[in-house]
Amino acid sequence: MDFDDDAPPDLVGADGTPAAESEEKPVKVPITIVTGYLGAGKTTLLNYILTAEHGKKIAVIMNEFGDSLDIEKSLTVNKNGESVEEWLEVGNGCICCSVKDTGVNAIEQLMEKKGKFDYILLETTGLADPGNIAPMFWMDEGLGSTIYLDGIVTLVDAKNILRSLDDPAGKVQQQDDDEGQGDSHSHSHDDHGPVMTTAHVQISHADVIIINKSDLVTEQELQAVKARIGSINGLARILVTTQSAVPQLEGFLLDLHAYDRVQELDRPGLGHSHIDKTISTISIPLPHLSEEQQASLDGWLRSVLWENVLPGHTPAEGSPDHEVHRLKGRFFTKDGQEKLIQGVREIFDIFDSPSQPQREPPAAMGKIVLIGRHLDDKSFTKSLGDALGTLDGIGSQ
Ligand SMILES: Nc1nc2c(ncn2[C@@H]2O[C@H](COP(=O)(O)OP(=O)(O)OP(=O)(O)O)[C@@H](O)[C@H]2O)c(=O)[nH]1
Repeated sequence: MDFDDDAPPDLVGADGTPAAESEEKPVKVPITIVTGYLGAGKTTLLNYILTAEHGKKIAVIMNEFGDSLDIEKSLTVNKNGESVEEWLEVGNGCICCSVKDTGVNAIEQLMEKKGKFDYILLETTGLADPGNIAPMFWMDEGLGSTIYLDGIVTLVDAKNILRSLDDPAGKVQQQDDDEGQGDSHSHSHDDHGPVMTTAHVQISHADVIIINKSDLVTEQELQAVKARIGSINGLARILVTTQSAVPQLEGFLLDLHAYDRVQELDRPGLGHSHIDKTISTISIPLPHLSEEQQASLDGWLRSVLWENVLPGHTPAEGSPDHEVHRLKGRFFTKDGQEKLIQGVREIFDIFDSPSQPQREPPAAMGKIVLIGRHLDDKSFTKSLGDALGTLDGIGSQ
């Protein structure tokens, strides 16, 4: 079976040129990054999707051939339970580590040849840091990509995750400063404080966390796993499974809209748990903002994310830099418009919410939530309050 016949008219023009060059604007294809420690159940999950009857044309890119130096990547397209293997030319390196354009281009070229997919699932290796991969798919409208990042799903093994989080052997490798400079694809993790493992960064960047292998733990152990994960990442949706059997694909693997919606900000108690000593979630309330204050918020985020400087805060001698992995926010302007904030690592965007409020929203609904390392709620709240000139009106939530 080949999918050539399915090529939609909006992706390839009548003369064979890509739609970007023809008049019609192509519909963007969502990509979900599936990550998880070795043996957590990623292959089980992807095989489950490849054999399920869902009527969707889903491309699954698996990392079965190792980390790097693959010049082609296996991609299996499934439709109505029938699978076809394709090859992705990703140049000199794995799709996860290759330069930004290579991975995206390889997928786009395949879709030009084979027709558009409904969804793409990209499995990363067990040791991958999703924060290095997400920015290459979270692209500007202006760049004209036909793919958009729908979200990151992390699988954890209920039996072993607590051990993995505490295991110094799983520590994220620090990169040379020179290597990281000016390149959003790499990021240097500092070496201070409690160990930050690959399990931590896979959890901190996740939009959905699947706690798999629940058959291997007691209810009490499961609660301890949930509490620890929730303290690292207070925003992610948590799901418990055995054999990676998610109850439905939508909302758990597909149609996540993790980068264009922020409904999880309304979850009670967000950012209150600090069980994990390495990474935490903090929540800072935002009042209704004037134009000037919106510019100040933008400047504050640039300083915090780009320069690693918390404005107005003098760090104690020898104290480590903060590190933000993921952020989401929402605020209302003084004239009643709703704005959303999204960020991953040093990239962020402030944009109009697709759903505008009908009535004056309560000020308490405005907040910004950050997930990362060495984030101290009090100093962050004070710094932002100072930057916005609302110190009296901004308190810890
Ligand atoms: N007991 C139990 N075993 C499971 C469950 N889910 C998967 N397994 C088994 O765990 C093993 C690892 O599962 P995989 O799906 O290969 O895990 P993976 O994340 O792809 O692992 P890597 O390829 O090493 O990264 C396999 O033998 C699965 O059959 C589960 O819920 N319970």
